[in-house]
Amino acid sequence: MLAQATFIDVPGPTVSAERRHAPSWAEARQLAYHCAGPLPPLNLRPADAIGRTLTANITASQDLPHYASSAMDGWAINGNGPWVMTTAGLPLSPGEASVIATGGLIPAGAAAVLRKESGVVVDGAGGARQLTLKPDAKLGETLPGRHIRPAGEEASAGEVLIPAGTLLNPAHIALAAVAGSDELQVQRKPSVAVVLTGSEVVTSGEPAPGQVRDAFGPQLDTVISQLGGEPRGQIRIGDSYDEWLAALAGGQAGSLPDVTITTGGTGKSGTDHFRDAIAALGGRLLLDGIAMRPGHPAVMAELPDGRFVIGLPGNPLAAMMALMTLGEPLLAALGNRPLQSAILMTSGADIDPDPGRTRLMPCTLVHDLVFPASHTGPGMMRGLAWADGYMAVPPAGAAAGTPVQVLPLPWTTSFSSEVRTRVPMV
Ligand SMILES: Nc1nc2c(c(=O)[nH]1)N[C@H]1C(S)=C(S)[C@@H](COP(=O)(O)OP(=O)(O)OC[C@H]3O[C@@H](n4cnc5c(N)ncnc54)[C@H](O)[C@@H]3O)O[C@H]1N2
Ligand code: MOO
Repeated sequence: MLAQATFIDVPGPTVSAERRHAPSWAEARQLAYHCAGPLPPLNLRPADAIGRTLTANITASQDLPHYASSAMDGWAINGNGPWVMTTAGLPLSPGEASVIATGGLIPAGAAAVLRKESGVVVDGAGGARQLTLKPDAKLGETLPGRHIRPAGEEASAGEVLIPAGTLLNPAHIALAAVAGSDELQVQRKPSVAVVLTGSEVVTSGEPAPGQVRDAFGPQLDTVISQLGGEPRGQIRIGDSYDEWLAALAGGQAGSLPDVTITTGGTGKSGTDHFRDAIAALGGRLLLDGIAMRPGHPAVMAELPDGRFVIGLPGNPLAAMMALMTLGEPLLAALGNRPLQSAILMTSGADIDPDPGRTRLMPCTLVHDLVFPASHTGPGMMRGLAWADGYMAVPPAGAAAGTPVQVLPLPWTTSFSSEVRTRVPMV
């Protein structure tokens, strides 16, 4: 038997301390977002920082490039020629030239670089070798600055190359490396461990009556990554209180995760131990139930050391909708990202009222209309598997042709970007 949904007071901008009923879906999202702040940044080697958000500006510590160099293979020259060839790299006096390769340091005194195809070296008087301009050389080949890449051409020392807040792509990383960065300060991603509960859950083969194949283990690490977390491993436990207590205490190998997600056991039967284990560990429930369907038994708690625990109901679709409602905002807050906005779209179907609760319905997009998907019972995955997003239908329902809030799924970002270009966000 499940607990009646209750609300446990948490400081937050949108939730009244007087409220005692289950928070609405919108309040639960706000609460999950505002109960946590950004994790501190960390320093990473450039290659490891791709896909992270930069938290400190990268500035050019010196001019970029930091020395004038040749843009061509040929000769560094001083004057209009002919030139007496001298040793490469040494300062050039008027009338002198020396061999230089592309990227080579322009020697002092050199005013230009003559391309290899524009000159010819011949033996001159007294054994000296002499460089002369070919008759077919292009005009202006010896003008000052020709084929020289000046220092500071790309950036001046002190210039901001990549501002804090940038989501780093591979080219940003190359730019940072070229500018001499050995470490980049980036936003830390929340680490997320998963505790899969239920002695009836099996992980391979066809389940016997009374058993269920695990719907969470195969997908959760990927979804956690898509939500901006770092998967920290999964453990499986049965239905005993001691197993729950040990799992939430975090006695497993490695450092403790920022967030633990449990599956199943949110009810109040003899095998549902979420609340008792949290209490035994000195934690507090931040939220106990949400006025939504499916997923209403979802629970969220904070342990004394600051770790968060999200309890997802065992029914697979209910769990995923609860993960979107609580996990997405919490991981966004810890990762210093904005809360995902819902999009207003036009409902293609009449959806009945369901007083007192928001319905989260996997939906499909047909032209500019959204329709509830089929096969979306709380225990089903079939509807979600083909959905473009999910609708948050208010308790009053939605008539066909009227606006309804829609959110993308973590794996349907193309849906969200396509839609965002066409309709206003709320
Ligand atoms: N008397 C009441 N019973 C129930 C209520 C209620 O209000 N009163 N609510 C129902 C709803 S809604 C949900 S959701 C579930 C929540 O139950 P739990 O979170 O305690 O989850 P379990 O009882 O452990 O499991 C429920 C269901 O999910 C299956 N399950 C569990 N883990 C997995 C997994 N890894 N992969 C696939 N399926 C899984 C489990 O076998 C059960 O069938 O409570 C209802 N009952
Ligand atoms: O809401 Mo349960 O969470 O419907 O399956």
